[in-house]
Amino acid sequence: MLRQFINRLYPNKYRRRIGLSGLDSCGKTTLVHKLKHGQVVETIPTIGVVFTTADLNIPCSEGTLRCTVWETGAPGCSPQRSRTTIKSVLISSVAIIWLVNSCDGERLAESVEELAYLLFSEHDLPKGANPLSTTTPILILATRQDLPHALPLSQIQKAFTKITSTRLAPVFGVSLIQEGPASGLSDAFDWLHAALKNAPASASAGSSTVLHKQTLLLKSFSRQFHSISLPSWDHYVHVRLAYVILTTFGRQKGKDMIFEGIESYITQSSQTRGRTFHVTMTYFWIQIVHFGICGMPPLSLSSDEAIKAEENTGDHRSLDSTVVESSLDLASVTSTLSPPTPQSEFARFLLINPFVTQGNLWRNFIPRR
Ligand SMILES: Nc1nc2c(ncn2[C@@H]2O[C@H](COP(=O)(O)OP(=O)(O)OP(=O)(O)O)[C@@H](O)[C@H]2O)c(=O)[nH]1
Ligand SMILES: [Mg+2]
Repeated sequence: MLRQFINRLYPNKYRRRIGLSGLDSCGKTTLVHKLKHGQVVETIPTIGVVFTTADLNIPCSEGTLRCTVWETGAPGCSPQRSRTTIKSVLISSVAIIWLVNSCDGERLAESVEELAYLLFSEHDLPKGANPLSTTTPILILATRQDLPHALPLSQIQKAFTKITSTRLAPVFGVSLIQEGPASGLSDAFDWLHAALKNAPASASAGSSTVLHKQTLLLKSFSRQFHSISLPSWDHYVHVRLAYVILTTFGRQKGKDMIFEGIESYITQSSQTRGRTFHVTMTYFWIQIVHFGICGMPPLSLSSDEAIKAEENTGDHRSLDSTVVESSLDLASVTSTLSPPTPQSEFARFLLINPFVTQGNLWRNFIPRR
């Protein structure tokens, strides 16, 4: 309420600065026009302009992303002075949107290099400025996915992985000339909205408060599973269950525990009446969650935080090696689940692996006739 009132009086008070950049002709100006006016306009190359700003209200599934976008000129083409200025603005943004032209395979490596310059080079930082925080979300949009000669998204993702593996930086394929869901923009901005909402928590994921909160949540989740009283039995719950078991017990042991646990929950719970246990589907999701966990970048902890984490995790190692060896009964094991380490924060897992939230992901793996 108060926020709405302040928004009316000072429309720019809660706007966050988001940097928008990429090589020339990747669609920067087109994107800003589309987000601001909802339509595609003819653009001319932006030459010699260091920044253009636009206040945007981007609708997302869970609210509106209110921001001021700072669109840069193509950084690689700017003289060094403007390149440094561009960098100083980008590194102080709350998030960065990086555009890459999917049809320009020859310059893909250049785009990756330019983003790496932004992320890693420290020699030309303005006095007193810090490098870009590792928790700043970076949304990479591969534009022109509507065109037949566009590179496959997987190839673009692979090219960026080597510099983004330790960050929140997924690549979304988009088409800026298409409308609605076909453009791919709503998924991308839903992710960015969620990432910004969760960023403070992820940034301080090592702090004992956040750890404590996670511990409570996880314990109550395990208890509900044990007593067949989860609030719902949906895709989200399945993914979370798989995540909790696999991060605690590893794939080998965790896999059998998930199979047994889900099957037994389905036979006992009234929520699952009419449902049957599906071996292939369960196996598919175990693999997907497992790959997501394997690709999680490590979170570095200060020594203080590491000690706290150690204290909170209690006898995590003994649980891993003894309890599970003697029993594969998921219900009893989850009731004794130790608190998660900061690395196992579920929200962070979802942000880094947004594809796990798509319940119909399996359809992509059915061979086309
Ligand atoms: N088909 C298709 N065309 C696109 C897409 N994105 C951008 N374009 C076209 O690409 C051209 C360049 O887009 P701009 O928005 O001017 O690119 P820019 O990054 O601002 O380029 P500079 O100002 O030169 O740095 C325009 O003709 C756009 O219509 C897309 O997703 N699909
Ligand atoms: Mg432009």
